[in-house]
Amino acid sequence: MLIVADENIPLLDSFFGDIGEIRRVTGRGLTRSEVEDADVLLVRSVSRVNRELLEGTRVRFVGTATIGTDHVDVEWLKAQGIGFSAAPGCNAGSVAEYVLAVISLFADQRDLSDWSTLSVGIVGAGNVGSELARMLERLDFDVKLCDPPRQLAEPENADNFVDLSEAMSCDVVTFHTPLTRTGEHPTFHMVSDQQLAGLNAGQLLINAGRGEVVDGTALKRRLEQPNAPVVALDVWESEPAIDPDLVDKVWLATPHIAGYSLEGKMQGTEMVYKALCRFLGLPVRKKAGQFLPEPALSKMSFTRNAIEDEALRLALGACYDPRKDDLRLRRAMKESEDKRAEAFDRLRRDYPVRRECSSLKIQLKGSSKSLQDRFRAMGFKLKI
Ligand SMILES: NC(=O)C1=CN([C@@H]2O[C@H](COP(=O)(O)OP(=O)(O)OC[C@H]3O[C@@H](n4cnc5c(N)ncnc54)[C@H](O)[C@@H]3O)[C@@H](O)[C@H]2O)C=CC1
Ligand SMILES: O=C(O)C(=O)[C@H](O)COP(=O)(O)O
Repeated sequence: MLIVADENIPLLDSFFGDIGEIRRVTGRGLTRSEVEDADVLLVRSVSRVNRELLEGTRVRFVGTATIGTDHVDVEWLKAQGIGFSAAPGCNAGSVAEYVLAVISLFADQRDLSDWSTLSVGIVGAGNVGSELARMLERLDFDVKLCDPPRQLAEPENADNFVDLSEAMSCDVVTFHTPLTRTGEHPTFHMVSDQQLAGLNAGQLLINAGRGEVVDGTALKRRLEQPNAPVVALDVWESEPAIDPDLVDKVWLATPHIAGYSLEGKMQGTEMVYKALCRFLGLPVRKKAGQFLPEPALSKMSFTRNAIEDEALRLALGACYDPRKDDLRLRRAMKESEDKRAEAFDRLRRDYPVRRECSSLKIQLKGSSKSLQDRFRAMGFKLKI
């Protein structure tokens, strides 16, 4: 069996080595000739998987080691009887930690000693949005959820949701929707001139869903006007050829890596491996956990003199500091125009190992129950 796989999927040999022969390919710009003789195709978000790529090939199963599926023509695969699986929720924890880290930096910028005084509107309350809401609520933030499809599907919970304008009136509004262009609630350019006009300089706008959810041209216009919001973008229109002027104008610019914790990426591979085993009728013998290496930083210790909010945010910052990714992207944007897209992809391909809060053991001496709960809410392991 031939498995054609994106070289950026971690642990290909460990998970798939005994299922078939693996041929590694560059995901971006994947061609028909590269997949023609494959039985299984494993991709990430940068490969367009559709009729043009697969018609007439041997491919019987497609797996994407990502949450998003907008790069795959799922309906066409279904109509052809080709098996398909994504990795729903695989890196939800990673994206939630990215958002927390961005909020923490925003609180620093505002000189807020208590970050939980910020209200947070979450647009898209699926795996990522719900995970983020769970963390924020346990950290005592006031959270508002906007998710019209869920609101309609769950009338019994309708009161738990707000509309887009209410979510966008929060101190922080963060987007976690899929990219959709049709249906009742399309997300393509759902943030455009009108929504941006309502934001002010005291607010933070985050997009960690898909770039096209925010109209980049409208955002650039808004950022040139007075009283503009603070903006953190992880995702961009037209990746990898993103707009360097927009990078220049936003506060935090990262190269679509919110979901790039090692845990998140490995879980993505594991989920696709399990789906392939089910498809082929093979037993599932491997788990991501067995391949997770020891983290570089394994312990942090706080004494009874630690200031609670500072301790939490210090530990979070030790696991992930988005400013490093921001710096790398800004440097990449300085390359000549014909090299920028390549540089964007290089940052993603060569992304340094980033571990989630769950990899860090926190020792707390003489701490309050509420501090312990808040560390746990962020996924840290505690030693008391
Ligand atoms: N920046 C990054 O590295 C990553 C980005 N993503 C993106 O985040 C998206 C969300 O991920 P999950 O939460 O796991 O997906 P999910 O499918 O579990 O949840 C998406 C939610 O968005 C809601 N939604 C759809 N249209 C909406 C609209 N017009 N307004 C408000 N809500 C709407 C859906 O009802 C659903 O509850 C993915 O589709 C992917 O595009 C995912 C992982 C990493
Ligand atoms: O899971 C998703 O959806 C994502 O956005 C991924 O984190 C994107 O990673 P790549 O597939 O582009 O490596």
